[in-house]
Order: sequence, then structure tokens, then C-alpha cells
Amino acid sequence: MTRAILTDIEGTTSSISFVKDVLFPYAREHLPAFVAAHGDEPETARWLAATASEAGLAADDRAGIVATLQRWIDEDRKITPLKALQGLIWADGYASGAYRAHLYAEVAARLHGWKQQGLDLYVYSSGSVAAQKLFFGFSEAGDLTPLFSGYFDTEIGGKREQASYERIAAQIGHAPADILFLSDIVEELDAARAAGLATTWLCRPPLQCPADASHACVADFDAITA
Ligand SMILES: CSCCC(=O)C(=O)COP(=O)(O)O
Ligand SMILES: [Mg+2]
Repeated sequence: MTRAILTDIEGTTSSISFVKDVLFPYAREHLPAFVAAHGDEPETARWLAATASEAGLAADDRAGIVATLQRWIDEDRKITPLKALQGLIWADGYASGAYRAHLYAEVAARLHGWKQQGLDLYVYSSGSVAAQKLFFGFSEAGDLTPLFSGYFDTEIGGKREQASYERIAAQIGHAPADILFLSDIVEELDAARAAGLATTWLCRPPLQCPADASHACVADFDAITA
């Protein structure tokens, strides 16, 4: 029996295009000025140091760190320090009204419905927890953060690793089989299933569910039975 839903964001609740064509370019463009303005503040400095360490750069090589982060954005790398810094930069864009987070048309109503049914709702995304809270706080459907009981990012582990889902299930406190994980990425669904979670694959149009889909497969949240 489903007691909790754990959802991915990009390609699942929201379009890949919003993340890649709006959020990523905003972070790329504003990164140099953000680092110049905030680089010595403790949280930003921590993530810049982590970037330098990961890239084998000197901790004070700010130009090299910025260039590395911009390259990682171009490569869509899911690296924790990049994701943390993106979240800090996106806050300004949401606050200024430069954008609101895209949601597929049925998503907000289904989230409300599941919550009213008594299901606990959680997010697991490569975007940082701070970025996830901004995303659902400034969505096209308004502030949806009251619906969610918790958020997980890559600090708990990679999304293609079974152990990440085992840790998430332990933190949520329901049996893994009672947690339904929603994602557009088969490797993530495989890892969740290996940890014992129920899975549903989102194949958003124009994609189509393959006839031999290895997970329950739907085109939108209205087709999910929870
Ligand atoms: C939290 S909003 C931005 C999402 C993001 O940065 C990203 O890389 C998308 O990853 P997901 O795990 O949601 O597919
Ligand atoms: Mg995704």
C-alpha cells in the first residue's frame, strides 16, 4: 500500500527545457558576479573550495573555479558543489520574478490530491535541497512547499545508486515497498527498485512508453494509481 510518494523534478514534475534553457543559462550568466559578490561568505566559500578540490585547482584560483563551474553547467554535471551554488544563484532570479518554475499542467492538482488522500510527499532531485524549495516555492502553481514533508539531494548519494534509496526510505520511515518513486530516468528507477521501492516511469509526450517497459510507465501524473 502506497504511503509516500518520492518524486524527481526534471522530466517528471517539470520540463527538461525549463531546467536546461532557463535555469542553467541564468546560473551560467550570473555565476561570475555572484562569486565576486559572495565568494567570501561561508556557505559560498565552502562550495567554491569543494569545486577547487574536485577539479584539482588551487583554492584561491577564482577564475579557474568559475570556468570549471561554467563547463560543468554546459556538461549538465550533477556534482554537489555545482548544484549547491546554482541554488544560491537561482534565488535571485525567483525573487526578482525573472522566472517561475515550470510544472506540467496536472502536477499541482495531483500533488494536492495525494496529500489529501493522506500520502506523504517527498522530492529527490540532483538540484540542491535549497534549489528544490525555491522551485516548488516559486512554481507556476504558486507555493507548493506546504505539501512536502521532506527533500533529498545528492548529499544523500547519487540518484543511480541503490544505497541512496535505502537511506531515503530509512529517513522517511516507511517500508521501501510503501514508497512510490517517480522519475523519467530508467537508471534511477532501477536503483530505487533494487532498494525495494515501487516505481513509475514518466514518459512525457512526445516520448512514448515502450511496449516492453521495464517499469510501470505513464504519460502524466493523472495516470498514476497511488
Ligand atoms: C531543483 S531545480 C533544478 C534541477 C536540477 O538542477 C537538475 O539537475 C535536475 O535534476 P533532476 O534530478 O531533478 O532530474
Ligand atoms: Mg529527471
